[in-house]
Amino acid sequence: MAATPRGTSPVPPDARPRLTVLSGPSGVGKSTVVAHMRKEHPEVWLSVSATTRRPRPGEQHGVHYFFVSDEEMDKLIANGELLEWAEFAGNRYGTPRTAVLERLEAGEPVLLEIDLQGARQVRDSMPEARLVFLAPPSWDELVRRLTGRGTEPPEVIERRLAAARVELAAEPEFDQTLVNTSVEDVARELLALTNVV
Ligand SMILES: Nc1nc2c(ncn2[C@@H]2O[C@H](COP(=O)(O)OP(=O)(O)O)[C@@H](O)[C@H]2O)c(=O)[nH]1
Ligand SMILES: Nc1ncnc2c1ncn2[C@@H]1O[C@H](COP(=O)(O)OP(=O)(O)O)[C@@H](O)[C@H]1O
Repeated sequence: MAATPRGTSPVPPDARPRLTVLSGPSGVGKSTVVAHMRKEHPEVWLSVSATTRRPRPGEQHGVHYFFVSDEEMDKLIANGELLEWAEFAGNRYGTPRTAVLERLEAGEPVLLEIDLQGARQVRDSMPEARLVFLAPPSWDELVRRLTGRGTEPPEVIERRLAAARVELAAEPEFDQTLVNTSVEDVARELLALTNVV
C-alpha cells in the first residue's frame, strides 16, 4: 500500500468549515457573484439580513433584505435576535441569529454576505467560520463599478469609498482572498469554499 504523503490526506468532512463569511468593499461585486453562484446552485443557503437602509428598485423584502424601521432594529438588537450587527455608511445591518444556527445544527453550509465589522464579530464568536475577502482588480475598477451601478447618489458613494479604504486595509485578517476579475471564476471558487459540492 502506498504511503500517503504528509499533509495531503483528505480532511474528514465533519472537520470542514460550514460557515462561510463573504466580505469586501461596496461595489466589488459580492451580490453579483453570490447571485451567479446560486443560479447554478440554489442549494447554497444565504442568510437574509435585516437592514434600516431603504430598498433599491427591484429589491424585495424577505429576499434581498428584511427592510426594517429604526425601532424594529432597536428591538432586534435588544432582544439578542442578531448574530452580529453593524452600522455601515449611515444604516444598520444585522444577521438574524436563529435561521443561521438552525441551518448549522442541521449540518448545512451557511453563507453570510456582511461587512468587515460583522466579519470580525463572527470570527470572534464562531472561530470555525471561514472568512473570505472579495477584492477588486484595482481601486479605479472599484470606483467604476460602484459609480456605474447607479444606485447611490454621489455623497453616498463617497461614504462607501471611504469605508472601502478601511476594508481593503483589513484584507490580511481574512483566511482567503478572491479577486473579482471574472464573475464566473470567483463564483466557482466561492462554491468550492462553501463545501456544498
Ligand atoms: N455586519 C453586517 N453587514 C451587512 C449585513 N448585510 C449586509 N451587510 C453589508 O453592508 C454593506 C452595505 O450593503 P448594501 O447597502 O446592500 O450595499 P452594497 O454592498 O453596496 O450592495 C455591505 O458591505 C454588506 O455586505 C449584515 O447582516 N451584517
Ligand atoms: N467581475 C466583474 N466585472 C465587471 N463588473 C462587475 C463584476 N462583478 C460585479 N460587477 C458590477 O459591479 C457593480 C457592483 O456589483 P455588486 O454585486 O452590486 O457589488 P456589491 O454587492 O459588492 O456591492 C454592478 O454593476 C455589477 O454588475
